[in-house]
Amino acid sequence: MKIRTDAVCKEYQLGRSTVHAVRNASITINAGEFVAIKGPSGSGKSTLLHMIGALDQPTSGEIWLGDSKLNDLDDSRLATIRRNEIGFIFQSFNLIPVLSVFGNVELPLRLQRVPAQERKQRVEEMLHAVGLTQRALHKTEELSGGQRQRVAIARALVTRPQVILSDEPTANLDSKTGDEILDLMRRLNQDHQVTLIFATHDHSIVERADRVVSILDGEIIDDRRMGAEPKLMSVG
Ligand SMILES: Nc1ncnc2c1ncn2[C@@H]1O[C@H](COP(=O)(O)OP(=O)(O)OP(=O)(O)O)[C@@H](O)[C@H]1O
Repeated sequence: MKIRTDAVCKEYQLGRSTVHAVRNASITINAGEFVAIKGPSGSGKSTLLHMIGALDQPTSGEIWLGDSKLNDLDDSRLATIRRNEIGFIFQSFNLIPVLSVFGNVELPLRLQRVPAQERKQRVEEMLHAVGLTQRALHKTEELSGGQRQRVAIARALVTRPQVILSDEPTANLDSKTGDEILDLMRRLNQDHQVTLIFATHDHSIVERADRVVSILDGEIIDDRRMGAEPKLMSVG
């Protein structure tokens, strides 16, 4: 699913002063791209990500997810898009402590009213993909940070979303676990053409991304595709 923001601005009113969290951001992200949004703390990464994910509305400008212009949709339609098209992974994981690992990953499928037998099969498949089959019946509070993050990834992917949005997915992980998680997400991105959009400070993410969008003081200051430089033609 193609994502497009057109001259998006987000302003917050703090007393008498206006915070320009995002200024005039125009960006097009193609299906299957892995994009890192990079910038210092307070530069507007999370705000931009939240607007793309239909969690927040821009003050001005347009946001398109595929053929849907988010500005025009009511709350219930936005909720449907969040539930069906987008997987969110946040640094605090947002897992439900009273549920088991299985129960956490199953929850979005329950919300989509997927029948029990299919739920079981899809959850087991996802737990296998993230290497947590042995932990299915554990409570999430019994898991390490890296394992919790893998539960959050499994929960985000089990609905087979077209887009995964993540705010600092590796922030609470040691570098080895962070790298493993990134390799896993990269594989899922390549195998299933899931679009990945990560807000991050992490060099490991920036190195792996297809494209790095740099943001400073709410403004996109650089947008570059990574990978092989175009070959110079040898003449003569
Ligand atoms: N709800 C809000 N009310 C007022 N100001 C806000 C609000 N949310 C964000 N801001 C401000 O908007 C700016 C951008 O914040 P944002 O969280 O998007 O930055 P960020 O790049 O994600 O930072 P970090 O890397 O620290 O998470 C900051 O100046 C922040 O203080």
